Amino acid sequence: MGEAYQALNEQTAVNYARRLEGVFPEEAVLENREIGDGNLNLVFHIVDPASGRSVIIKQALPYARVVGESWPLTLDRARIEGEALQLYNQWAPGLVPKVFASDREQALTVMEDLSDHIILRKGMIGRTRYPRLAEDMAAFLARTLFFSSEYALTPAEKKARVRQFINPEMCDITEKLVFTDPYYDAETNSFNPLIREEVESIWKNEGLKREVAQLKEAFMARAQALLHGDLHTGSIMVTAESTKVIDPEFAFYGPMGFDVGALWANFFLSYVSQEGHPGDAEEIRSYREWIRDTAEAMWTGFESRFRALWQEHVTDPMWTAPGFLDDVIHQVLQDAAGFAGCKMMRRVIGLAPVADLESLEDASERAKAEKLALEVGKALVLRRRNLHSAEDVLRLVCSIASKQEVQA
Ligand SMILES: Nc1ncnc2c1ncn2[C@@H]1O[C@H](COP(=O)(O)OP(=O)(O)O)[C@@H](O)[C@H]1O
Ligand SMILES: CSC[C@H]1O[C@H](OP(=O)(O)O)[C@H](O)[C@@H]1O
Repeated sequence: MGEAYQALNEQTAVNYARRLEGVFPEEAVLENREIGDGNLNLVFHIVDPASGRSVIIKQALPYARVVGESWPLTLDRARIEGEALQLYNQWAPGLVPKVFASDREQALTVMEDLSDHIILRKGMIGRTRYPRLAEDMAAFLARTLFFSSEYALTPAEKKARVRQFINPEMCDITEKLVFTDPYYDAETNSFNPLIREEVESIWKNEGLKREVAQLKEAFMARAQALLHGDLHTGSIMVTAESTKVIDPEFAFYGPMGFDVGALWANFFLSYVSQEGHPGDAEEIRSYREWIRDTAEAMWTGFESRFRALWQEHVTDPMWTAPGFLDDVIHQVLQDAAGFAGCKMMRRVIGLAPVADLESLEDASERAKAEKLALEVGKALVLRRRNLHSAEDVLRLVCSIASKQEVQA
């Protein structure tokens, strides 16, 4: 039995790191900084300047960091995150940090230090282009979604994985914050007062709520593949040559389109926020074009890889029925559009905003971008059944964004 759980501090995290086998030389003088900037956990960056070795220790707190002890939260999320990262290392090697150790009692994972990378959201706010991003995320999505699904596993293996990743408390957060609270006057909501009229019109939009209810049901009931579950641009670290997905503590079995949609939503939130950030018209136009191309290439790369994996690995004769793969891909696309819409609206209306919008200091500039995000989000949910390709999705997003600017 290990020791009873204790939240680490900068000193005890160093003591812990020192006990890790084969990581640091015995005589190392370790330096440590807590660098967590997410909503939930502690993240310690531990370095031995003499040898240049370093690790990250990520530890779950028994509550949500952003709210405090009044919001208790399962420590099991650290097990989920560690086990998901281990599987991702098999299915998508090179696209996630390596895991050096997991400690169930202490609810922590010791992993590869990616401090030479930057959080993608920050890079995109600074209008940096990442040439590998679309291809790497296409590969990550195709491989993790395919290899965790019914199409690659035996029925017994698949059911065992579903059981392994039962994650009710983290799913409950998403069910509330993404699919419920933004659609009524919930206490957790927090939005710019300048967009109250638009938010109230969403609360009254019964047609929209019916569609969101369908997406919520798909999220809760369709255990299709192991999802990352929170694949926003704050969960991806990048350099020009490398892409790494971090933070899969929301992992569970759900509909494939949810991960694709999460990524799209965060690309589109960056897209609608561009006008509010400094830069001339040409800079804004050309960065938007890069976002558009990346979002589209990410889908086309995902689809072609997924089809290739299918051709190579699918054995169940029913999955090979002509047209069935097309049906699967079509549903992932339309689900992804709908989930992207929900994820855009939640970041404007609900708890846990995104820096792309929050960093717009001028409240009226921010309101302009937020209104745009709501319009795009609504359209993606309401019109998703008319979308049959990534080109359709991007045409819809970009046409709403440019129409609104002409009106503004
Ligand atoms: N492997 C890593 N290497 C370097 N920095 C990391 C690593 N994992 C996390 N971080 C840093 O810690 C921050 C919070 O990590 P994250 O996993 O997103 O925590 P949370 O679950 O609380 O959102 C990230 O934004 C990033 O700056
Ligand atoms: C109180 S949890 C809110 C929000 O935070 C999570 O993001 P992250 O772990 O990257 O900080 C997730 O998106 C939750 O919905």
